[in-house]
Amino acid sequence: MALAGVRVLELAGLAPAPFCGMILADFGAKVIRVDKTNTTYSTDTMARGKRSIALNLKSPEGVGVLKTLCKQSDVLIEPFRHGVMEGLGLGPEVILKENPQLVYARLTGFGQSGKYAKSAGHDINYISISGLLSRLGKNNENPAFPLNLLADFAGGSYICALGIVMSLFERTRSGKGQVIDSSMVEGAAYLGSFVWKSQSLGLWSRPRGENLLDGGAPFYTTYMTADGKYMAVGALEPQFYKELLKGLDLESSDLPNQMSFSDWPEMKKQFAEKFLEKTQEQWCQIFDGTDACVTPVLSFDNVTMHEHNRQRGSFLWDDEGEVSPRPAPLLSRTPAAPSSSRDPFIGEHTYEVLTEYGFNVKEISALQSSGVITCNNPKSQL
Ligand SMILES: CCCCCCCCCCCC[C@H](C)C(=O)SCCNC(=O)CCNC(=O)[C@H](O)C(C)(C)COP(=O)(O)OP(=O)(O)OC[C@H]1O[C@@H](n2cnc3c(N)ncnc32)[C@H](O)[C@@H]1OP(=O)(O)O
Repeated sequence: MALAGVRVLELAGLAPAPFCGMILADFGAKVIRVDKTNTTYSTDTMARGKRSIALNLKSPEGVGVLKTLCKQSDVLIEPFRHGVMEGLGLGPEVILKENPQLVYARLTGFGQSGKYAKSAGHDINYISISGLLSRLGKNNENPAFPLNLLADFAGGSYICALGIVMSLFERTRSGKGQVIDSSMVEGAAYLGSFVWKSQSLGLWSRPRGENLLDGGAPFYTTYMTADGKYMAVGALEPQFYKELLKGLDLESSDLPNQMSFSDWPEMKKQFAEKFLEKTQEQWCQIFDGTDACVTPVLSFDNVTMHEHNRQRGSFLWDDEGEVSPRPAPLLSRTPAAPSSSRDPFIGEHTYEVLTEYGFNVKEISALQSSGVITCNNPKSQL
């Protein structure tokens, strides 16, 4: 796998850092999640392929253990607000002095500086500060947010993973690690570069929800079908729009010009009435195999059964029967090979990992009896 041999320490956090760690693990990195000792239940639902050690970082010995692990690792991912790592004596100046080759990834909402650096927040706050939230949603309604996907995972996990991979690549030339200040506000804003840079084309000159790509256009939106399901329509280019009209059995001569903004609301009503005439399945029969850019809006219940997804094997099942998306992208020689085993229990691998990193039995039992680490026996949890 592409990241085979890369050793990653992921300090346990909420959603973004876990997904970042899971991406690295899916592509072959050895990821160790560092959990607190006083918790038994992990909220990390993206622990695929990771091992867990439970370590009390509030004790000097725990800090010492993490330093030892950092000395032998390639990447550290920390998900706390600015100042927490410094407070623990684990800031980048300290850690990189001991291992100058380490890639020290700081995955936060607001970044390491600025007015909000020490403030709590979540995805919705980060996309609001990025400006993106103001562009999402329907006209005359409050801004709508796409779950917690934009900042947490796209602008957070993915951008941070990219930073890590770029730093590892650069390290092959310089031999040096570096600090990654991965702010979800900036990650999300950066993802929005198209929106920023296409303003000159007039793509966003109308109020929210009235533009070409924000649900304003009748040929770039969703429609309900006769059976209460939905179709997604993305027929932007004139030749694809023509195919859409053909499938809907509408004549372009009976409709205003495709790009007549002022007529869009009326055209939408006409299209909506048409889509209500048939079921989702019937529309698929009409549009599949055409260039009309019309596809069914699939629910999680039927997405894995869709022919296209089945043909590509786009979803996978783990040993416990849980389904999830296959890691993307597909690499031709070194594709991801995600683990199909169950997620680790907190502290399940403490003993194994510490042994691997050079601690002897005596040292491990001393750490355990003083409460610096906990070693959980999985058998007792099954
Ligand atoms: C009913 C609700 C149930 C909830 C279940 C959860 C289910 C999952 C839901 C996922 C929702 C996802 C939502 C939408 C998101 O947007 S997640 C993104 C959140 N934001 C970030 O990750 C950005 C960076 N992080 C942060 O800003 C903050 O960590 C936070 C998210 C606001 C949380 O703040 P807070 O809990 O006060 O933590 P922090 O200030 O970061 O400090 C962490 C404290 O924990 C300590 N700690 C850490 N590891 C260890 C350890 N191994 N041993 C001992 N202590 C440990 C740190 O030392 C620090 O302690 P202290 O400085 O507070 O004393």
